[in-house]
Amino acid sequence: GDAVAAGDAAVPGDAVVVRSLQFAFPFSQVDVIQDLSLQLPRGSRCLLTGANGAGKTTLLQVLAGKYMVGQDTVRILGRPAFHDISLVSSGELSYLGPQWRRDIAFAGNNVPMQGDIAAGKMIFGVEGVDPQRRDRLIRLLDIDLSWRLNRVSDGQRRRVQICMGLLKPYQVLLLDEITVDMDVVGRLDLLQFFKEECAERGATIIYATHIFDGLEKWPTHFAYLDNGRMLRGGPVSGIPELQAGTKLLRVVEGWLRQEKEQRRQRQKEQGPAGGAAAAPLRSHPLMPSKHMAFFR
Ligand SMILES: Nc1ncnc2c1ncn2[C@@H]1O[C@H](COP(=O)(O)OP(=O)(O)OP(=O)(O)O)[C@@H](O)[C@H]1O
Repeated sequence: GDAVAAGDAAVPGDAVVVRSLQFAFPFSQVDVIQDLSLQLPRGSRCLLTGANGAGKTTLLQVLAGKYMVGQDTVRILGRPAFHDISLVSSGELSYLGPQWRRDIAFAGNNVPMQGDIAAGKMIFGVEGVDPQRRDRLIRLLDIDLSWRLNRVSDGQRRRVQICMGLLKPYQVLLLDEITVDMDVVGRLDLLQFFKEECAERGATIIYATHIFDGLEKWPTHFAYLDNGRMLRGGPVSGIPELQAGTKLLRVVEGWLRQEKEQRRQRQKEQGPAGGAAAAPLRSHPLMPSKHMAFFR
């Protein structure tokens, strides 16, 4: 199906289905994600945006199965993200972000990522990889196999990390702003590669970013978060501002400014303490909640 809406319209073959997700960090009373639903068919590319602190990283980590949520709340490839450990261990579900190192270890690669190790030794140390895919990634990311990870630039180290993370042909890929320290050509080539992965293999990608350069025609879907809620989401074709040919950056800037202004208004109405009270508290703060999270 190509609809995105929520819950009940979910098609069994959808790659990502989130039904009314409510999420608080363990031992916290504040819901960081509120009543969030999302549905992505296979082959879609979803751009995840929103202000700092809106909940993008949290959402990606929940989707990556790092926190326990209800079995039916978050489904990846039809399976519960937290409970089905094989999603990650098989490489079908892959998360690349600031804490990628631990995740690569999870995927069974078991190769240290720091220190005086040649890039080639690390990349070729991953078993069960299609040599053609590996060569393609090394070329795409312009990696010199003799690089020593403790003696390269941030962007070069990042490229090796991304290569490691993409070696196995994932079905669902969660990207948490991984292109910040890449140069323009490297970033655009990588985005194009992701597009091909979706078109050729039916892979599904969610990409959280604040950088909209070169993303104009990239997303098929959109998820815009504000304060833990998805204010705008769905197929790009259903978002009028994006159809009018306006630059992506301008569209998102408009949304962000609008939300910022509304937040300011709310705070003015609620007085000086309003900011702290603005986030909804649980009704029974001392009782274990059905949303109580456990984490990996
Ligand atoms: N480990 C944690 N424990 C408690 N609260 C947290 C934790 N991590 C993040 N938060 C809170 O959750 C909210 C969402 O944070 P998150 O990192 O998901 O936002 P984001 O949209 O990714 O922001 P950014 O654009 O800055 O990366 C924030 O209010 C943040 O303070």
